[in-house]
Amino acid sequence: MEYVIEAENLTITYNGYEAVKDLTFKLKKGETMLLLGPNGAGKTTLLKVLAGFHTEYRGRVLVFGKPPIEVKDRVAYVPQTFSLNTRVPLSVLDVVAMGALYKRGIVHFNVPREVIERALEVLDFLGLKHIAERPFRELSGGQKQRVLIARALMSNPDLLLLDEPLSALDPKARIDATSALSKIKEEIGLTMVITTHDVNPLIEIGDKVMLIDRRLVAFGTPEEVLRDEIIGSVYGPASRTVKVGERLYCIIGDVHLRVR
Ligand SMILES: Nc1ncnc2c1ncn2[C@@H]1O[C@H](COP(=O)(O)OP(=O)(O)OP(=O)(O)O)[C@@H](O)[C@H]1O
Repeated sequence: MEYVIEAENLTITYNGYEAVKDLTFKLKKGETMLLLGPNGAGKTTLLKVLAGFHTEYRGRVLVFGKPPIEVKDRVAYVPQTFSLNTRVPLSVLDVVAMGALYKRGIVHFNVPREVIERALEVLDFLGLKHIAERPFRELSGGQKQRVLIARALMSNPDLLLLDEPLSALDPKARIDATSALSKIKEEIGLTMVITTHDVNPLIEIGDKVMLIDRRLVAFGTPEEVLRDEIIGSVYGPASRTVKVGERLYCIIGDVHLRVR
């Protein structure tokens, strides 16, 4: 069995402070894991370890059979917030092309032709080619998010990590972002870990759900994890899961407010 991620009793610390404890899980090639948990649960912290950015941990974590820091080139990370110097009017194409250049450690504006061609190909794949020349800063939040996903694909990653890709998006933009992720799953077969406060829009692409709250609460298929008693143990007794036809919905009384 080919596992992309194997974690065993993984405890992640910041200067000795245990941010999240005792995570044990495995993710197979091509699977999508939805990483769910309240504010401060440790979701971003786990993504940073998987991306090879944060190395202060105990226990075992392997990505493609190696410590994450050794396979950074095979992993792409879409952070929760992305800031651009807004005085520089970068086009969508520039932003996507930069995804490849940063990976190579080059930061300049003489973008090689093959990089431009690849960027156009990736934009086309996600249905964004028509906005290639538009200034990135003028896009809607939903368009920006899809452009950042396109940017992450530039390096042809084998593992894609996304930190709350749907937060701050309106329902229509959420559908567009989810469709983009679904296309990546179906057509590229990329393994993905996606953090979210709201599992509902993503549930159809989630092969596995992991619920954490500074420790592992549950890991398994959506049906195994999204149960009243499990959800209720973290989000309180008002939380529920309901099935409408074949589709599972998770009603969580947790209102996620973020001040950016
Ligand atoms: N750089 C850091 N130094 C020290 N502690 C940190 C650092 N980053 C995060 N933490 C702590 O680690 C814990 C987990 O934080 P993390 O950001 O991973 O949670 P999260 O589940 O992503 O939360 P949110 O949903 O609010 O984004 C929190 O207690 C947080 O204060």
